[in-house]
Amino acid sequence: MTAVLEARSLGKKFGRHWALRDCTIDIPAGHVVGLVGPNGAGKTTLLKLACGQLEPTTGDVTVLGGRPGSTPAQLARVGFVAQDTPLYAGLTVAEHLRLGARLNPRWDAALARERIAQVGLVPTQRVGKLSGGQRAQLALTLGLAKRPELLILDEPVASLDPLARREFLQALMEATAEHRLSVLLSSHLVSDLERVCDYLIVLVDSRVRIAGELDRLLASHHRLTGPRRDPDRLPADQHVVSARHTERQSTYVIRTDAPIHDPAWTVTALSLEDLVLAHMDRRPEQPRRDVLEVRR
Ligand SMILES: Nc1ncnc2c1ncn2[C@@H]1O[C@H](COP(=O)(O)OP(=O)(O)OP(=O)(O)O)[C@@H](O)[C@H]1O
Repeated sequence: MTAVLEARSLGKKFGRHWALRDCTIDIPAGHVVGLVGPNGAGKTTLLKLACGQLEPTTGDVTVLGGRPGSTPAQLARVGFVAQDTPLYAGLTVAEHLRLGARLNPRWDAALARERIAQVGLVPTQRVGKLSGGQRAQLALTLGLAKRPELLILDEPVASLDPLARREFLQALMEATAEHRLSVLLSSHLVSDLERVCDYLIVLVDSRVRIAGELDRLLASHHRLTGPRRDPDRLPADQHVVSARHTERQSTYVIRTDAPIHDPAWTVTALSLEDLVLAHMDRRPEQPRRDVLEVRR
């Protein structure tokens, strides 16, 4: 399957500060990709590089086989809903839909109309008078009705109420199944991501910490709990993601593809939230391997 996004040593510097660095990823088509990480980790920067709103400082990025934003055809294939949902305050909801129809060759007018009615937006209402959540709903409708091959969403559901969030995520999943849409979305709401994502990218301190199919990542991460043990005494193929010790007990989150035979450990599976939090822990690395230690 072709990649929707390929980044090679991609980096972006603002002044002297790297917002994103050494980012090398291949995202296969047909996935709903969750992009997570702490505030300021570089998520928006990566999304803006992917849709051509920013130029890389280093490396390159290819989206659907082309340079982001390079041609009208390329622009038509990628939808982007920015975090601040930029819309025209003086235009009505209906005028936004007409604009969408004029600007987008693959525009799905029926989908746009139906969705507007479904989320309770009034076509004659001026956008400047909508609530933050209603504006987000309109922006998301414009993104879906464009019928892109890749839809990039920067924190799309943050301002939606819980029911609207669930409804939107459901619509996203249906669109991916029916229209071969790929989705790349950033969110801090890990429980929402758990519902829709099948591919995960964790960014920490401007770098990709992990990226891959969610099932595989969950299958290769484990929590080990048992008598206190230093990381030096773990097998070399168990990569420590995070560690927590009390006087008598150690709890590790490790990544390994090998079976864990040591009877001293109680081994448990991780939820998506556990996995994300273990990788987001930014405490200084320990000398041996990739240890992030939390002492109590
Ligand atoms: N236009 C800009 N000029 C200068 N610095 C910027 C600019 N845009 C982003 N940055 C910096 O780059 C870093 C990454 O920002 P980015 O917006 O990509 O983070 P993020 O992961 O999306 O954060 P959040 O979760 O808070 O939205 C931050 O330190 C930010 O201050």
